[in-house]
Amino acid sequence: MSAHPTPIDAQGQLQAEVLARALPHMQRYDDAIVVVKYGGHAMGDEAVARNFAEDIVLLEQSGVNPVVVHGGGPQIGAMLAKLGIKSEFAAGLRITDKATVEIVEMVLAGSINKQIVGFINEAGGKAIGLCGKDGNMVVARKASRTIVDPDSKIEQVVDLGFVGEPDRVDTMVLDQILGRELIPVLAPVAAAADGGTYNVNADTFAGAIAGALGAKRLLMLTDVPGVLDRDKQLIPQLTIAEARRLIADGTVSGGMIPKVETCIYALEQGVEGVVILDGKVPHAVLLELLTDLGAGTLITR
Ligand SMILES: Nc1ncnc2c1ncn2[C@@H]1O[C@H](COP(=O)(O)OP(=O)(O)O)[C@@H](O)[C@H]1O
Ligand SMILES: CC(=O)N[C@@H](CCC(=O)OP(=O)(O)O)C(=O)O
Repeated sequence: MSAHPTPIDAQGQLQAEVLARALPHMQRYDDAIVVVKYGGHAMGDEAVARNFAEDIVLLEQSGVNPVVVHGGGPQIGAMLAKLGIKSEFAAGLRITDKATVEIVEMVLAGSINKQIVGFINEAGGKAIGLCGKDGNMVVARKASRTIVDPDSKIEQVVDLGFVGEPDRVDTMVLDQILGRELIPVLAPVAAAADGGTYNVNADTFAGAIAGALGAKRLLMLTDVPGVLDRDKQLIPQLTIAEARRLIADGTVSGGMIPKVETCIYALEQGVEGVVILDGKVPHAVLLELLTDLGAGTLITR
Protein backbone atom coordinates (compact mmCIF):
# COMPACT_ATOMS: atom_id res chain seq x y z
CA MET A 1 0.00 0.00 0.00
CA SER A 2 1.43 3.42 -0.92
CA ALA A 3 1.49 5.98 1.88
CA HIS A 4 0.41 9.53 1.19
CA PRO A 5 1.88 11.90 3.77
CA THR A 6 -0.79 14.48 2.88
CA PRO A 7 -4.11 14.16 1.05
CA ILE A 8 -3.84 14.57 -2.74
CA ASP A 9 -4.22 18.28 -3.27
CA ALA A 10 -5.46 20.29 -6.22
CA GLN A 11 -1.92 20.73 -7.54
CA GLY A 12 -1.32 16.99 -7.58
CA GLN A 13 -4.62 16.49 -9.41
CA LEU A 14 -3.61 19.09 -11.99
CA GLN A 15 -0.24 17.42 -12.54
CA ALA A 16 -1.94 14.07 -13.09
CA GLU A 17 -4.35 15.66 -15.58
CA VAL A 18 -1.49 17.24 -17.53
CA LEU A 19 0.25 13.86 -17.69
CA ALA A 20 -2.92 12.11 -18.83
CA ARG A 21 -3.45 14.66 -21.60
CA ALA A 22 0.05 13.95 -22.91
CA LEU A 23 -0.95 10.35 -23.75
CA PRO A 24 -2.40 10.93 -27.27
CA HIS A 25 0.67 13.01 -28.13
CA MET A 26 3.00 10.27 -26.88
CA GLN A 27 1.09 7.73 -28.97
CA ARG A 28 1.37 9.96 -32.03
CA TYR A 29 5.14 10.14 -31.74
CA ASP A 30 5.70 6.57 -30.53
CA ASP A 31 8.78 5.19 -32.29
CA ALA A 32 8.96 8.32 -34.51
CA ILE A 33 12.20 10.16 -35.17
CA VAL A 34 12.21 13.78 -34.02
CA VAL A 35 15.21 15.93 -34.94
CA VAL A 36 15.77 18.85 -32.58
CA LYS A 37 18.08 21.66 -33.71
CA TYR A 38 19.42 23.42 -30.64
CA GLY A 39 20.81 26.83 -31.62
CA GLY A 40 23.76 28.55 -29.99
CA HIS A 41 21.60 31.45 -28.80
CA ALA A 42 19.10 29.10 -27.17
CA MET A 43 21.76 27.33 -25.08
CA GLY A 44 23.10 30.43 -23.30
CA ASP A 45 21.41 29.86 -19.93
CA GLU A 46 22.60 26.76 -18.02
CA ALA A 47 19.25 26.19 -16.24
CA VAL A 48 17.41 26.21 -19.60
CA ALA A 49 20.07 23.92 -21.09
CA ARG A 50 19.39 21.44 -18.27
CA ASN A 51 15.63 21.73 -18.89
CA PHE A 52 16.32 20.97 -22.54
CA ALA A 53 18.33 17.87 -21.60
CA GLU A 54 15.49 16.65 -19.33
CA ASP A 55 12.98 17.13 -22.15
CA ILE A 56 15.12 15.07 -24.52
CA VAL A 57 15.44 12.25 -21.96
CA LEU A 58 11.68 12.36 -21.28
CA LEU A 59 10.99 12.06 -25.01
CA GLU A 60 13.30 9.06 -25.26
CA GLN A 61 11.62 7.45 -22.21
CA SER A 62 8.21 7.93 -23.83
CA GLY A 63 9.15 6.01 -26.96
CA VAL A 64 10.25 8.85 -29.25
CA ASN A 65 13.66 8.67 -30.99
CA PRO A 66 15.15 12.14 -30.50
CA VAL A 67 18.20 13.24 -32.52
CA VAL A 68 19.86 16.45 -31.34
CA VAL A 69 21.75 18.68 -33.78
CA HIS A 70 23.37 21.63 -32.07
CA GLY A 71 24.80 24.94 -33.22
CA GLY A 72 27.19 27.20 -31.37
CA GLY A 73 27.66 30.32 -33.49
CA PRO A 74 27.98 32.73 -30.52
CA GLN A 75 30.36 30.34 -28.71
CA ILE A 76 32.60 30.04 -31.82
CA GLY A 77 32.55 33.84 -32.09
CA ALA A 78 33.64 34.20 -28.45
CA MET A 79 36.54 31.75 -28.87
CA LEU A 80 37.72 33.40 -32.10
CA ALA A 81 37.62 36.80 -30.35
CA LYS A 82 39.65 35.40 -27.43
CA LEU A 83 42.28 34.17 -29.89
CA GLY A 84 42.26 37.44 -31.80
CA ILE A 85 40.95 35.83 -35.02
CA LYS A 86 38.60 38.05 -37.02
CA SER A 87 35.35 36.53 -38.21
CA GLU A 88 33.06 37.77 -40.96
CA PHE A 89 29.74 36.53 -42.32
CA ALA A 90 28.32 36.51 -45.83
CA ALA A 91 24.67 35.57 -46.42
CA GLY A 92 24.44 34.40 -42.80
CA LEU A 93 27.41 32.01 -43.14
CA ARG A 94 30.77 32.36 -41.39
CA ILE A 95 33.63 32.89 -43.85
CA THR A 96 35.88 30.08 -42.65
CA ASP A 97 39.63 30.01 -43.32
CA LYS A 98 42.03 27.23 -42.25
CA ALA A 99 42.64 28.61 -38.74
CA THR A 100 38.90 29.23 -38.24
CA VAL A 101 37.80 25.75 -39.30
CA GLU A 102 40.11 24.27 -36.64
CA ILE A 103 38.49 26.44 -33.95
CA VAL A 104 34.99 25.67 -35.29
CA GLU A 105 35.68 21.93 -35.01
CA MET A 106 37.22 22.33 -31.54
CA VAL A 107 34.27 24.34 -30.19
CA LEU A 108 31.42 22.47 -31.92
CA ALA A 109 32.59 18.85 -31.90
CA GLY A 110 34.60 19.37 -28.68
CA SER A 111 33.34 21.54 -25.86
CA ILE A 112 29.72 22.24 -26.86
CA ASN A 113 28.99 18.70 -28.03
CA LYS A 114 30.38 17.19 -24.83
CA GLN A 115 28.56 19.72 -22.64
CA ILE A 116 25.19 18.74 -24.15
CA VAL A 117 26.11 15.03 -23.89
CA GLY A 118 26.96 15.65 -20.21
CA PHE A 119 23.65 17.40 -19.47
CA ILE A 120 21.61 14.63 -21.14
CA ASN A 121 23.54 11.95 -19.27
CA GLU A 122 23.11 13.82 -15.97
CA ALA A 123 19.37 13.85 -16.66
CA GLY A 124 19.47 10.05 -16.86
CA GLY A 125 19.86 9.54 -20.62
CA LYS A 126 22.62 7.89 -22.64
CA ALA A 127 23.84 10.43 -25.16
CA ILE A 128 26.43 9.75 -27.84
CA GLY A 129 28.25 12.78 -29.21
CA LEU A 130 29.22 12.62 -32.88
CA CYS A 131 29.86 14.95 -35.79
CA GLY A 132 29.24 14.53 -39.51
CA LYS A 133 32.73 13.06 -39.96
CA ASP A 134 31.94 10.02 -37.79
CA GLY A 135 31.12 7.05 -39.99
CA ASN A 136 31.18 9.48 -42.96
CA MET A 137 27.67 10.48 -41.85
CA VAL A 138 27.67 13.79 -43.68
CA VAL A 139 29.97 14.43 -46.63
CA ALA A 140 29.83 18.04 -47.77
CA ARG A 141 30.82 19.97 -50.86
CA LYS A 142 32.19 23.49 -50.87
CA ALA A 143 29.50 26.15 -50.55
CA SER A 144 29.53 29.51 -52.26
CA ARG A 145 27.10 32.40 -52.22
CA THR A 146 26.32 35.27 -54.54
CA ILE A 147 25.68 38.53 -52.73
CA VAL A 148 24.42 41.79 -54.18
CA ASP A 149 26.18 45.02 -53.19
CA PRO A 150 23.36 47.21 -51.81
CA ASP A 151 24.81 50.40 -53.36
CA SER A 152 26.11 49.34 -56.77
CA LYS A 153 23.68 46.37 -57.11
CA ILE A 154 26.61 44.44 -58.57
CA GLU A 155 26.49 40.68 -57.92
CA GLN A 156 29.57 39.12 -56.39
CA VAL A 157 30.41 35.45 -55.74
CA VAL A 158 31.86 35.09 -52.23
CA ASP A 159 34.44 32.42 -51.48
CA LEU A 160 33.35 31.15 -48.06
CA GLY A 161 36.49 29.02 -47.56
CA PHE A 162 35.85 25.82 -45.62
CA VAL A 163 32.06 26.18 -45.51
CA GLY A 164 30.23 23.13 -46.77
CA GLU A 165 26.78 22.08 -47.86
CA PRO A 166 25.67 18.50 -47.20
CA ASP A 167 26.13 16.45 -50.35
CA ARG A 168 25.62 12.90 -49.06
CA VAL A 169 24.13 11.71 -45.76
CA ASP A 170 24.80 8.13 -44.72
CA THR A 171 22.44 7.21 -41.86
CA MET A 172 24.19 3.86 -41.16
CA VAL A 173 25.67 4.96 -37.81
CA LEU A 174 22.41 6.62 -36.72
CA ASP A 175 20.42 3.53 -37.73
CA GLN A 176 22.61 1.50 -35.33
CA ILE A 177 22.05 3.97 -32.49
CA LEU A 178 18.34 4.80 -32.74
CA GLY A 179 15.83 2.57 -30.99
CA ARG A 180 18.43 1.39 -28.47
CA GLU A 181 17.91 3.95 -25.72
CA LEU A 182 20.85 5.97 -27.06
CA ILE A 183 20.48 9.64 -27.97
CA PRO A 184 22.69 10.94 -30.78
CA VAL A 185 23.98 14.49 -30.31
CA LEU A 186 25.42 15.81 -33.58
CA ALA A 187 27.85 18.69 -34.20
CA PRO A 188 27.50 20.30 -37.66
CA VAL A 189 31.03 19.55 -38.82
CA ALA A 190 31.22 17.50 -42.02
CA ALA A 191 33.80 15.51 -43.93
CA ALA A 192 35.06 16.69 -47.31
CA ALA A 193 35.38 14.08 -50.06
CA ASP A 194 39.19 14.59 -49.89
CA GLY A 195 39.24 13.89 -46.14
CA GLY A 196 39.21 17.53 -45.06
CA THR A 197 36.76 19.30 -42.78
CA TYR A 198 33.82 21.57 -43.57
CA ASN A 199 31.96 23.98 -41.32
CA VAL A 200 28.23 23.54 -42.01
CA ASN A 201 25.47 25.86 -40.83
CA ALA A 202 23.67 23.98 -38.06
CA ASP A 203 20.19 24.64 -39.52
CA THR A 204 21.25 23.21 -42.89
CA PHE A 205 22.87 20.21 -41.19
CA ALA A 206 19.72 19.51 -39.14
CA GLY A 207 17.54 19.72 -42.27
CA ALA A 208 19.76 17.24 -44.12
CA ILE A 209 19.71 14.80 -41.19
CA ALA A 210 15.92 15.11 -40.73
CA GLY A 211 15.36 14.54 -44.46
CA ALA A 212 17.69 11.54 -44.66
CA LEU A 213 16.16 9.91 -41.56
CA GLY A 214 12.58 10.56 -42.70
CA ALA A 215 11.90 12.32 -39.39
CA LYS A 216 8.29 12.97 -38.37
CA ARG A 217 9.16 16.36 -36.91
CA LEU A 218 12.04 18.83 -37.07
CA LEU A 219 12.12 21.36 -34.23
CA MET A 220 14.29 24.45 -34.68
CA LEU A 221 15.03 25.99 -31.28
CA THR A 222 16.08 29.62 -31.64
CA ASP A 223 15.90 32.88 -29.66
CA VAL A 224 12.59 34.28 -30.97
CA PRO A 225 9.05 32.89 -30.46
CA GLY A 226 8.89 31.70 -34.10
CA VAL A 227 8.31 33.40 -37.45
CA LEU A 228 7.00 36.92 -36.76
CA ASP A 229 4.86 39.06 -39.05
CA ARG A 230 5.57 42.73 -39.86
CA ASP A 231 3.94 43.77 -36.54
CA LYS A 232 6.26 41.36 -34.69
CA GLN A 233 3.34 39.04 -33.90
CA LEU A 234 3.87 35.28 -33.91
CA ILE A 235 2.53 33.45 -36.98
CA PRO A 236 1.31 30.10 -35.52
CA GLN A 237 1.09 28.18 -38.81
CA LEU A 238 2.43 28.50 -42.37
CA THR A 239 2.38 26.50 -45.58
CA ILE A 240 5.48 26.25 -47.79
CA ALA A 241 3.92 28.73 -50.26
CA GLU A 242 3.18 31.25 -47.48
CA ALA A 243 6.71 30.86 -46.05
CA ARG A 244 8.21 31.52 -49.50
CA ARG A 245 6.09 34.68 -49.83
CA LEU A 246 7.38 35.96 -46.47
CA ILE A 247 10.99 35.56 -47.66
CA ALA A 248 10.21 37.22 -51.00
CA ASP A 249 8.50 40.26 -49.42
CA GLY A 250 11.25 40.74 -46.83
CA THR A 251 9.17 39.89 -43.72
CA VAL A 252 11.62 37.06 -43.08
CA SER A 253 15.21 38.31 -43.16
CA GLY A 254 18.74 37.67 -41.81
CA GLY A 255 19.31 34.41 -39.94
CA MET A 256 15.62 33.50 -40.32
CA ILE A 257 16.08 33.05 -44.11
CA PRO A 258 18.34 29.94 -43.96
CA LYS A 259 16.15 28.62 -41.14
CA VAL A 260 12.91 28.88 -43.15
CA GLU A 261 14.66 27.59 -46.29
CA THR A 262 15.88 24.58 -44.30
CA CYS A 263 12.31 23.97 -43.09
CA ILE A 264 11.06 24.01 -46.69
CA TYR A 265 13.85 21.63 -47.77
CA ALA A 266 13.06 19.20 -44.92
CA LEU A 267 9.32 19.22 -45.77
CA GLU A 268 10.11 18.54 -49.43
CA GLN A 269 12.27 15.61 -48.30
CA GLY A 270 9.24 14.08 -46.55
CA VAL A 271 9.44 15.44 -42.98
CA GLU A 272 5.78 15.84 -41.90
CA GLY A 273 6.03 19.10 -40.00
CA VAL A 274 8.69 21.59 -38.96
CA VAL A 275 8.42 23.97 -36.01
CA ILE A 276 10.47 27.09 -35.32
CA LEU A 277 10.22 27.96 -31.62
CA ASP A 278 11.90 29.79 -28.75
CA GLY A 279 14.45 27.50 -27.10
CA LYS A 280 14.87 29.89 -24.17
CA VAL A 281 11.36 29.08 -22.94
CA PRO A 282 11.73 26.36 -20.27
CA HIS A 283 10.61 22.95 -21.56
CA ALA A 284 9.91 24.34 -25.06
CA VAL A 285 10.34 20.85 -26.56
CA LEU A 286 7.74 19.22 -24.30
CA LEU A 287 5.36 22.11 -24.73
CA GLU A 288 5.49 21.67 -28.49
CA LEU A 289 5.38 17.89 -28.74
CA LEU A 290 3.40 16.68 -25.74
CA THR A 291 0.80 19.36 -24.97
CA ASP A 292 -2.35 20.55 -26.78
CA LEU A 293 -0.96 24.07 -26.89
CA GLY A 294 2.04 23.65 -29.16
CA ALA A 295 4.54 26.48 -29.43
CA GLY A 296 6.14 28.57 -32.14
CA THR A 297 5.42 28.44 -35.89
CA LEU A 298 4.41 25.14 -37.46
CA ILE A 299 5.27 24.89 -41.17
CA THR A 300 3.60 22.15 -43.19
CA ARG A 301 3.29 21.24 -46.86
N1 LIG B 1 10.18 37.39 -39.63
C1 LIG B 1 11.05 37.06 -38.68
N2 LIG B 1 10.63 36.40 -37.58
C2 LIG B 1 11.48 36.05 -36.59
N3 LIG B 1 12.81 36.33 -36.60
C3 LIG B 1 13.32 36.97 -37.67
C4 LIG B 1 12.46 37.36 -38.76
N4 LIG B 1 13.23 37.98 -39.69
C5 LIG B 1 14.49 38.00 -39.20
N5 LIG B 1 14.58 37.40 -37.98
C6 LIG B 1 15.82 37.26 -37.20
O1 LIG B 1 16.27 35.90 -37.24
C7 LIG B 1 16.92 35.60 -36.00
C8 LIG B 1 17.04 34.08 -35.83
O2 LIG B 1 18.09 33.60 -36.65
P1 LIG B 1 19.56 33.25 -36.02
O3 LIG B 1 20.04 34.42 -35.22
O4 LIG B 1 20.41 32.75 -37.13
O5 LIG B 1 19.14 32.08 -35.02
P2 LIG B 1 20.01 30.83 -34.40
O6 LIG B 1 21.29 31.38 -33.86
O7 LIG B 1 19.08 30.30 -33.36
O8 LIG B 1 20.21 29.85 -35.53
C9 LIG B 1 16.05 36.31 -34.99
O9 LIG B 1 16.74 36.57 -33.78
C10 LIG B 1 15.64 37.58 -35.73
O10 LIG B 1 16.53 38.63 -35.42
C1 LIG C 1 28.93 28.02 -41.94
C2 LIG C 1 28.48 28.54 -40.62
O1 LIG C 1 28.09 29.70 -40.52
N1 LIG C 1 28.53 27.69 -39.60
C3 LIG C 1 28.11 28.03 -38.25
C4 LIG C 1 28.03 26.74 -37.45
C5 LIG C 1 27.38 26.92 -36.10
C6 LIG C 1 25.92 27.33 -36.19
O2 LIG C 1 25.26 27.29 -37.22
O3 LIG C 1 25.39 27.70 -34.96
P1 LIG C 1 24.00 28.41 -34.63
O4 LIG C 1 22.93 27.45 -34.93
O5 LIG C 1 24.12 28.70 -33.17
O6 LIG C 1 23.90 29.67 -35.46
C7 LIG C 1 29.15 29.01 -37.62
O7 LIG C 1 30.34 28.93 -37.91
O8 LIG C 1 28.70 29.80 -36.78
